[in-house]
Amino acid sequence: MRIYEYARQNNTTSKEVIQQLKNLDVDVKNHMSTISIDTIVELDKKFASNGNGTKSKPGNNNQQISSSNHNKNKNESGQRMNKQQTNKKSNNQNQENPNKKKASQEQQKQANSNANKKQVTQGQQKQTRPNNKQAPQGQQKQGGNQKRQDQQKKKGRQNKNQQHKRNNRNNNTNTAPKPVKKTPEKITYSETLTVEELAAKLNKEASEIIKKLMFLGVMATKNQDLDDDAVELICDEFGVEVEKEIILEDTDFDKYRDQDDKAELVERPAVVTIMGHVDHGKTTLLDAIRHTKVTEGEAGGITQHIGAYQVENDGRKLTFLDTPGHAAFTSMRSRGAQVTDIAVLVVAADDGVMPQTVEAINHAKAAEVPIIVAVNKMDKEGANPDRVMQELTEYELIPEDWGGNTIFVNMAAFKHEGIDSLLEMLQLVSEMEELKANPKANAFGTVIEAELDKGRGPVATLLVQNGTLHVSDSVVVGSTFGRVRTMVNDEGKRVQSAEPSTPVEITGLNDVPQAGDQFLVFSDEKKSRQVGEARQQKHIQETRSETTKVSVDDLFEQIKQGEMKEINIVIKADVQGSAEALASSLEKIDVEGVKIKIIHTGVGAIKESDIILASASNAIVIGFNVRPDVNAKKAAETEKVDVRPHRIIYKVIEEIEAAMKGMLDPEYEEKVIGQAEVRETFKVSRIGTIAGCYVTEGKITRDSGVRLIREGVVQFEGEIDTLKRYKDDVKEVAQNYECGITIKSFNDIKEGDILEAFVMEEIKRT
Ligand SMILES: Nc1nc2c(ncn2[C@@H]2O[C@H](COP(=O)(O)OP(=O)(O)OP(=O)(O)O)[C@@H](O)[C@H]2O)c(=O)[nH]1
Repeated sequence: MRIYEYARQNNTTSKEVIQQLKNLDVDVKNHMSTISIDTIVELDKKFASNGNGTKSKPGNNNQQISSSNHNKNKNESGQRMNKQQTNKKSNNQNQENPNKKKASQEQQKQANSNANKKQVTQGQQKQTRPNNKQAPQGQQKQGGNQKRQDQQKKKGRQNKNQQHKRNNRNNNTNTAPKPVKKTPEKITYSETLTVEELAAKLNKEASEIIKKLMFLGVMATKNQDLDDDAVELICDEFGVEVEKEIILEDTDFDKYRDQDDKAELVERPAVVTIMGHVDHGKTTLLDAIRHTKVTEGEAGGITQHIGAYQVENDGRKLTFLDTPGHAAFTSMRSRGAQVTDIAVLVVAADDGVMPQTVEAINHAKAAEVPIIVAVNKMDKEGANPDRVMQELTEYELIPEDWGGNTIFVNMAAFKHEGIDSLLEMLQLVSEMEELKANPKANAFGTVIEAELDKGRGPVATLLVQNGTLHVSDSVVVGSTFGRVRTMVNDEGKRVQSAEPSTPVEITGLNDVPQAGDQFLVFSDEKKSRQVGEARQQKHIQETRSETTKVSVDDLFEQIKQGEMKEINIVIKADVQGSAEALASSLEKIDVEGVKIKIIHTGVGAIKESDIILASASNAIVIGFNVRPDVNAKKAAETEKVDVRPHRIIYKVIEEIEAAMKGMLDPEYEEKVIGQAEVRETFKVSRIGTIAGCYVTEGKITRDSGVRLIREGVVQFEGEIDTLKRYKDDVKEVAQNYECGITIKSFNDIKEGDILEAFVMEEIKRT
């Protein structure tokens, strides 16, 4: 469980929880840090004994961590585990630091002290939350004799176990001997256990477990799932050691990441994000910082936009994410990636705190990332830095001069003034963060941005967060994978390796990953491919189950429910001209708030690939004078893609427009009832062309409509004139029978043509 979740459930603030954790000597980084069940039990006690107004809400801790949370937890754990080992700080260090900014350092350090410690183990990531609140309370009743350390727990349990065995023996001497099943010394389980399952594992009756639970204040039935705490408590009661097996999925990076050896950790540059209100000068500042490097760096250092860049200040590096604004920052965080170490909040001195300034503050605070305020546009008339400071006090950003601990730097990014001070301050905060990584590990990090380049294929900017990335490394990136083919740094130079906090642009992936995706290098190429393919498969399944397919019939419903703002359409037509005409007409359809997006147009029969494309992008397929081939038909059925065959442009427009407006006439629907293959043709002067056919599918009826299809393209649509078996007129001819067909006013029938019979059928709507 994460700290903020605990805080929310207990009606308190993350800060308060972090404080309590501090008192408990549990080191955590921030509100996103996960805490173990044991810690939660301790916290519950703390809050209960404090009686400080925070109410533990019984039953509120019920929920088990959702799977998406799991993923997030897991995603973050990698980064956090590094910190776990590295970020223990020595308080003395600050005093020893002769830096002139000592005071500010101390303040900043204090402010961020929570942000540098961490205790997370892989195991804890998968732990479930207590199903009830009583269990921890019950544990309190036991006298709080449970120590945090597993070792001790184990010992305690073993003692109890022995005691329990002794009791058993004593009992046995006093009463008639009964066959008693032996209580195991240890049980293991993975997901959850019901009362009955636990009883079976313990060789007990379910009623015995229920009784124990009652003593602990929990009413349970035998089919009820027990949470980890309850399982632990019950086992403890019986003196049985219990172990929960953590099953990491094969697709989890955590499964393949080694713990870093402390001795191998070295300092790494801080990763900085620039945030602030629109037009306050984020881009100008980023340019100005980059420019510092170009002018001071070696010749030819022309920076190239790869989504992030590094500058060197006093021989030390800083990494800047080159996407100003908090949108990128938040979208990455929402994907579980925390790449930013320090946030620079740009506030224009003449404009002051604006809505996006506040948003940016909130985002940085939520991520517990230290903030440095850059008061920009100081050259402007009307610049009023005091006002900015004043306004920011409302958001707990209080300058050092006023007794706070926030660093403010006045600047004019436009004139490159104040850049050095800002870099110096960033360096200072970075030092205090004691950011470390292990350059010897297999590289791990996050995708900053990615795109499909026409010439080079998928191109991704990766920020290495741990380890060193090398050319030709086998890497899994999000749900894509490959081998690093080329690697280019922020100066556009080819490099062979990239150390922690370095952004590099790589090629060689099999697909385009998403910004915020994490990557991991594998020493074993085979394993890399295996994990990559598994993740790709998982991703496909996840997106499939997430998206409901669009069909023309329920278009209006989906639009109404606000599910669709864009309708994706794939057009296949007999000729390019019709495809284009149809596309442009469809794009002109104007229904409030909803747009048509043609994602693909093509000429020829509807192929399986068209269906797959439509399925992947949740699109409708319109076949204009063309039909789906056999594979496409099958695919459309399995993928549940709506394929709409049409012959007249305005009808298509009408149908889609009507569907969009919810006016789709649902009364009749065309239904193809059968298909016949033309095997021979006979020209009879009085009658015209008779097609000697073989019914390959369904049936052909005398009164059905007929379509002549040649190589997947509809050549003609009309009515059947005569339908004969030998010399007799018949009403219908079934599959696998031969027949003779003539079409009303149409004679251009050739061997190999397909005749498709259809009827208009009333459809029942629900
Ligand atoms: N006078 C003055 N103008 C500045 C300064 N910094 C930026 N500007 C101007 O302010 C305007 C906005 O700057 P940007 O850097 O584009 O601001 P931004 O925050 O990146 O804006 P968005 O990208 O739209 O969010 C531009 O016209 C800059 O030239 C400065 O220090 N002094």
